[in-house]
Amino acid sequence: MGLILASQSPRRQELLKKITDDFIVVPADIDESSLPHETPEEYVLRMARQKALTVAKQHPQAQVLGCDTIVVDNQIILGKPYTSEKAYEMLKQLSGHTHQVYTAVCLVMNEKITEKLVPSQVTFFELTEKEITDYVATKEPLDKAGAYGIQGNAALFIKEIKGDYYSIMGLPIASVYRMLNQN
Ligand SMILES: Cc1cn([C@H]2C[C@H](O)[C@@H](COP(=O)(O)OP(=O)(O)OP(=O)(O)O)O2)c(=O)[nH]c1=O
Repeated sequence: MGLILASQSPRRQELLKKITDDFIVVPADIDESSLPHETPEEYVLRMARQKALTVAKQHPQAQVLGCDTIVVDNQIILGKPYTSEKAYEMLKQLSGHTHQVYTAVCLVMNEKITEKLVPSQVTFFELTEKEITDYVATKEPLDKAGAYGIQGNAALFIKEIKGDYYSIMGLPIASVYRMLNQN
């Protein structure tokens, strides 16, 4: 009865290794569109749950961990930018502001669901045009919520964080460690 990480994110795989090496990776392909009237908190929890449940259906004997990370600025969800133009826009929006990062984790085992939302607050310094365009050119923003990676070159943009650094990176390891040990 092993542990499955329902995530294609190499960062989550690395972080989970801080807890255990004894897991396999089975990414979940789900519909990530948000529902009308859904709050960002509800959305991120639903995404993590959906990923865990999708993989749990294929592996009913396993313990499955699903995760989702979003950046929220002024109640607006910033997902992955996918294009350089969108990445530029997001970073311009985050410059000089404080935003929220929500990571939800969901553990499914024997149809029992345990979930947790870990919110953090991140404040960016005012960014210059050149800082934004140079960072976008690295392509680092493309696959990351809010178009930045705190663990990468965007470390230089961050004035302050309140919350859990690892949650901002995509996996709140202390919370996950506790969830795994409760079961
Ligand atoms: C804000 C921020 C996000 N991210 C990443 C974490 C997530 O991988 C990504 C958000 O996308 P997610 O949809 O949460 O995850 P994913 O598509 O990478 O992987 P999967 O759905 O299979 O689990 O943004 C960072 O790496 N650093 C950061 O500072």
